[in-house]
Amino acid sequence: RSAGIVGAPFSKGQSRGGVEDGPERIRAAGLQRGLQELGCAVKDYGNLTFEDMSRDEPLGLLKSVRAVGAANQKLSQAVRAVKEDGHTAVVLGGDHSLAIGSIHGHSAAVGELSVVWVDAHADINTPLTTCTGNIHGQPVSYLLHELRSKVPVLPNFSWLKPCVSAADVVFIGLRDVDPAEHYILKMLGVKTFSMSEVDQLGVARVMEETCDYLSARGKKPIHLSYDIDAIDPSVAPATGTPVVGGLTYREGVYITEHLCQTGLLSAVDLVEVNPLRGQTEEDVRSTVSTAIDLLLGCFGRVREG
Ligand SMILES: N[C@@]1(C(=O)O)CN(C[C@@H]2CCCCN2)C[C@@H]1CCC[B-](O)(O)O
Ligand SMILES: [Mn+2]
Ligand SMILES: [Mn+2]
Ligand SMILES: [Mn+2]
Repeated sequence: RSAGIVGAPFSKGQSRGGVEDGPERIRAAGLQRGLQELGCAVKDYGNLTFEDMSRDEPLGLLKSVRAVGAANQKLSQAVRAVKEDGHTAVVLGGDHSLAIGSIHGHSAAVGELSVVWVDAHADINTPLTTCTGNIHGQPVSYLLHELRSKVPVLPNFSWLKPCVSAADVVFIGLRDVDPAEHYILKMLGVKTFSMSEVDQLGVARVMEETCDYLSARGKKPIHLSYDIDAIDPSVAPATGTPVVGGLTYREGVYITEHLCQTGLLSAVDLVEVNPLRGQTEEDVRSTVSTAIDLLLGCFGRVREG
């Protein structure tokens, strides 16, 4: 295996400062060494730089549209290059709006792909259903063919074309879904495993059903988009929108171990680590350490040694 790391120190998809420090904190805690100890080759492409937008007035409710569009265009090109260099892409966030560019660039390189979205939230609001205007709550709607008519062309987004089919997406960890998002998920028949199903089925069965569901549609490369807020705040508190009742550390790692074993994992985002949202240094350490262990699980680390 080989990993191509891209840092996306981006925060304009939401309104809390600090998430732009995620990439550096994850690197500083030893991601590269951890991957190398697994026998994984690692190329670190560094952090993308995102220029400040002077005028980026809200568009209706939508905040920082131009900044989010420009950043994701850059990220798309970067992820495409990492894939064309033959690596499994590792995108370090930054807020979850960066999944727009990450998945778009991944698809530009590999064509059709499937998406496993691990998150407390569905992030599938459209520009018209969002209640907050934060684009980190909307990335999935920008990527789905079926929602093309619901996403207007926005400034700095003319480069973006939908590239994912709703039937190729699986959500795991949902526990804070807006009414409009719930409607969209039902209308499109998207496969979801909320925390209720995680409790009901257990994580092993959730992963079995996830992989059966995805492989029934052909063995497409898998894009894992992992929002650290999927993990319970008792374990990963340093994040922008924590929600109680999340995945245990063990469940979170099991998900990545299982996806690694498919051999189809082609890109992973690890987003929403926000050091400023920890109340203590231990809060930050625990959150960052969990993020690293999730990523190591993607590259073959198994707890049996
Ligand atoms: N759906 C949301 C949106 O802003 O659109 C609203 N929600 C916060 C809201 C607080 C009050 C109770 C209902 N939830 C956050 C979510 C986005 C999370 C983005 B992610 O990347 O962290 O997943
Ligand atoms: Mn998210
Ligand atoms: Mn979330
Ligand atoms: Mn968040």
